[in-house]
Amino acid sequence: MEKIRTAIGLMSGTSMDGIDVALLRTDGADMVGRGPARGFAYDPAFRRRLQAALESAKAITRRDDRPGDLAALERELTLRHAEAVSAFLSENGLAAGDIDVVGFHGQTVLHRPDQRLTVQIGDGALLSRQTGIAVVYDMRANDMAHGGQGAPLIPVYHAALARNLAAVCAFPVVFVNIGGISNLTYVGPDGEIAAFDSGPGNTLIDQWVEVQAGIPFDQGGMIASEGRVLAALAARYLDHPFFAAPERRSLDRNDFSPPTGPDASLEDGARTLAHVTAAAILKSAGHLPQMPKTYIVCGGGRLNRVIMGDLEELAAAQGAQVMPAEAVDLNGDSMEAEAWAYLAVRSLDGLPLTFPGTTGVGTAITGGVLAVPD
Ligand SMILES: Nc1ncnc2c1ncn2[C@@H]1O[C@H](COP(=O)(O)OP(=O)(O)OP(=O)(O)O)[C@@H](O)[C@H]1O
Ligand SMILES: CC(=O)N[C@H]1[C@@H]2OC[C@@H](O2)[C@@H](O)[C@@H]1O[C@H](C)C(=O)O
Repeated sequence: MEKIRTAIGLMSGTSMDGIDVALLRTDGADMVGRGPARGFAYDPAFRRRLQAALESAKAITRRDDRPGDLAALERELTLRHAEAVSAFLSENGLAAGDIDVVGFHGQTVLHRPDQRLTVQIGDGALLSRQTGIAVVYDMRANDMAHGGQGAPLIPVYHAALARNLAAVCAFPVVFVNIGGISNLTYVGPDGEIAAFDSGPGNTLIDQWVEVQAGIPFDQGGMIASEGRVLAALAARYLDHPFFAAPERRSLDRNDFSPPTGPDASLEDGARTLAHVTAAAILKSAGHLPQMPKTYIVCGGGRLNRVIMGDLEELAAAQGAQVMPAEAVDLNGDSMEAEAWAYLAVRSLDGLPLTFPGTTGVGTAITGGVLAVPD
């Protein structure tokens, strides 16, 4: 039996809206005890710096290049993560010595699987020094070095959660993460896993409402609920070769561009992009081994009622049910952070993080780099 550890996971996702922190007690295998979780939002100025960093990152040709502001930003991002850990520990009456390991995702600034290049800024050694806790970071690189897509990494955690769901939902089950980009993890009745990125999540909607109305996201889908789906605009996204390609590939935030002003009114644009998010999930689900019976939705997109309404309607047409993670007693906001805690524990034990069915890597493989405090 593997050792049970207490781990903290830290996720700064492609939406660049903040740091999710979650505590987990786990053996990195079947035992998963979920603890407290919390999000620490970035202020608008820091979010803008992260957005700008995606432009500077386009000049990266080697993983350790840090053009422009990127080196300074990496340091600041890391220090913000250290502050989040410190606040999280004190809010929960914990000390650094209570935590065995931190799983640190960092911030993806460039992801080009076709060029075998994936860059997450985040200094694991600095985070370990600042927190006084061992840190496992850079968990995507080894997968990509061995021929994988470098993403998604969350499926092994979804599979562990699914082992407790047999009594409460019909299999095959699919976990849908609607973050900046969306991704799916299929768990078959026999435990088989298949996973891949499924299309744009909230990024296009966020970019659209930011440019058109100066707001960071469409809360609850309120703007979208006032609009109508523009079929030609939706088709422009849903006819993208990504959906029909025989091979699944992981996505960069910039793989899909938002519409421009003349394409739609604020409301119709938001409505159409919400539909695109839902329809992309169903389209990509067509590449799964079997059509799912249950979709469990996590990530910020589950809070957009228009995305959820379209998803429910499209899934119902195929005999499947859609439910937010909370309906099965999971936490849709902290699941990725929990996964990074779980992955860190697996990394310490040399267990695989990725599999041929999740990232397309040739053989199940571990990953991550360990930094220990001085
Ligand atoms: N109340 C809400 N109503 C509608 N949308 C919301 C709400 N709260 C969050 N979101 C959307 O969810 C996004 C954040 O989702 P999440 O934190 O799951 O993404 P992420 O982890 O950054 O991305 P990824 O999973 O791609 O790495 C926000 O940018 C916003 O678009
Ligand atoms: C390169 C990168 O950061 N990819 C993210 C992104 O956000 C969602 C989707 O695209 C997924 O592939 C991945 O994150 C999740 C958490 C993962 O690796 O499982």
